[in-house]
Amino acid sequence: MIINSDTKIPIENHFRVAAGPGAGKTHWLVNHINNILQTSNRLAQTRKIACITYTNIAVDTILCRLGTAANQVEVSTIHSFLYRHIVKPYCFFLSTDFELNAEKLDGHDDTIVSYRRTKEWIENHPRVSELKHPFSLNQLINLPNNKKALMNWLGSLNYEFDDSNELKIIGNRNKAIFIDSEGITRLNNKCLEILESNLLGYKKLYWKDGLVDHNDILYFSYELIKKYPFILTILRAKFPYFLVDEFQDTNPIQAKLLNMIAESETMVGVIGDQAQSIYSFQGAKPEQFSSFYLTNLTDYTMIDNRRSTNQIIDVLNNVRKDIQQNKYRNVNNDIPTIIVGERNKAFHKAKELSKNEDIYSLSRENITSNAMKIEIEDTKLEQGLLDHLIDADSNSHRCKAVASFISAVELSKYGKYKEAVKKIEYLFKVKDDPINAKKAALNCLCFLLENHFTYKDMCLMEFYNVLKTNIDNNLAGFRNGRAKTFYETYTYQQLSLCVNIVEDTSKHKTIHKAKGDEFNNVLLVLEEKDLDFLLKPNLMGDEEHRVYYVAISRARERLFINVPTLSDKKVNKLRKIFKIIALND
Ligand SMILES: Nc1ncnc2c1ncn2[C@@H]1O[C@H](COP(=O)(O)OP(=O)(O)OP(=O)(O)O)[C@@H](O)[C@H]1O
Repeated sequence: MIINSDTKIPIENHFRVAAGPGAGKTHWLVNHINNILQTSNRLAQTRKIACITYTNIAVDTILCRLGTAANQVEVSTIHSFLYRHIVKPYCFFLSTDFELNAEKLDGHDDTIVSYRRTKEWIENHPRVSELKHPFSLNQLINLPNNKKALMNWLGSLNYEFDDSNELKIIGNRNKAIFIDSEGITRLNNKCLEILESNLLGYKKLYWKDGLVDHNDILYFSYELIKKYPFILTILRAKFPYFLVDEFQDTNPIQAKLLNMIAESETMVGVIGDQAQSIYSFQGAKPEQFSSFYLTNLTDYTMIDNRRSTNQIIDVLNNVRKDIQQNKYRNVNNDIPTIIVGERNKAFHKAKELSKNEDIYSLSRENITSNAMKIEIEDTKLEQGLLDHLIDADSNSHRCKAVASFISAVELSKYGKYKEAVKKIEYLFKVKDDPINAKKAALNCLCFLLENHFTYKDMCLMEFYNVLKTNIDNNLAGFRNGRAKTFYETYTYQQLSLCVNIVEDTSKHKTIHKAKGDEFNNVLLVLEEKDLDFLLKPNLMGDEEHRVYYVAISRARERLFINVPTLSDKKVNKLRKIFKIIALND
């Protein structure tokens, strides 16, 4: 059934709302929550609406739009929701089977791979004696390249359903690899097959210290509900309505949990757009949205685009074949423009063409969005330098400390103080005294920010000297060799550009961080080859095309795309719907 963003639908039915970008899905979701609040007789002080969305920024947007009505709604990301309502209250059930230390459990974090635990795991692996040359026990834990390939593989661990619907821990064998200038090291299948037989043992080494990552939260929630169905009963009693925005990026475990919740009492509603599925690296599959099934589920579709100008919607409709969006605003503005030339010049050109209004730049990679923030040129960019630092410096304490301090300084420059302190507090750990560690970390951060001018344009060795002289004189010194060369070759700034600014609210961000947002004027920064998403669009089959589609659909008034070069052949094809400006002309 076709609806628009003001349509009211029955609240006591499961539903799925599918719509393209700017259709008003989030707007409709807020209306639907208000509709439930006004008409439901199944809510009470302790019974709330659960509203799950993808990022903390999206949580804040919905809370803000709900205003005072937010009291009866629990708006949250899925991981925070499951942690609060399943894992934290019932984690003591996990201590026997999973050896989780419930007392030490304090939230969830990104996946970490610790060498100490990796070594302990392999040394005590039940099949350790089967590990043979070139990946024997000693070769695995002592040869630097093997060690790195192993840790890369362990960083890829995830949970997947097997054929009998049991969740299994799986590592991505393609990640069991380390590449440097001397060649490629790849762990062979025999070695991986042996190690894979006890991945649970590896995970337990973290859990016994209360260390849990985002994927573990989904896994624990599923296992707890399966083993203790009363948890589901309590969840349904607390949340008679369960709504999920951006469902196209949902992990399969989350979809399964929703299926279980929907079996009785709770009404489940999912909202999303298959063509905006851009998180396959976190386990999301675009077809999951259309194949999600619940008994008595009603399907709704929205076909308006309420965000963009007619000219931008023409471009969107040209890329997309399954939905042709209606031009709801019916506003004409500038024709979308491709600016050919250097990125920073393109930004200024876009600003000029937008009569000096704000321009939001969207980039595929972190490093490009960071470079846009300080208008630095491409020649100074080198991807992955923080990882290369770890590879080049065999003193693991020194390189980790330096990398953590760089991340902390950069995060605090963008107001992310909490995340910044988290990056470095481990360096100040005093036994069982987290408050003092935080205080010490904060003091250091203040010092580094105050003295930023002394090292920001210098080589990394200067930054190291600042740390050693003022913060940690136990940092090891250098002998001649690879590490010293690295610290003397690269600058602080080059490494700082590789820091991932979480939940970036600046005007220059990655496309993934702009998901769900909208801006009047957008400049999408691409390479020439990326224009295939306009020339030979394949939204359903190619995630990169979906990523760029998400990017261009963020624009309300003006859309600019920057590429460094553009062939005459492409110019001729793109001229039909774009204006093309070459900066060198
Ligand atoms: N009924 C409405 N009345 C007024 N404004 C609306 C209405 N519906 C949507 N809008 C506006 O249209 C724009 C797009 O809406 P919204 O962000 O909800 O779309 P969406 O479908 O969630 O987009 P996307 O999937 O691209 O993130 C927003 O500026 C929103 O405020």
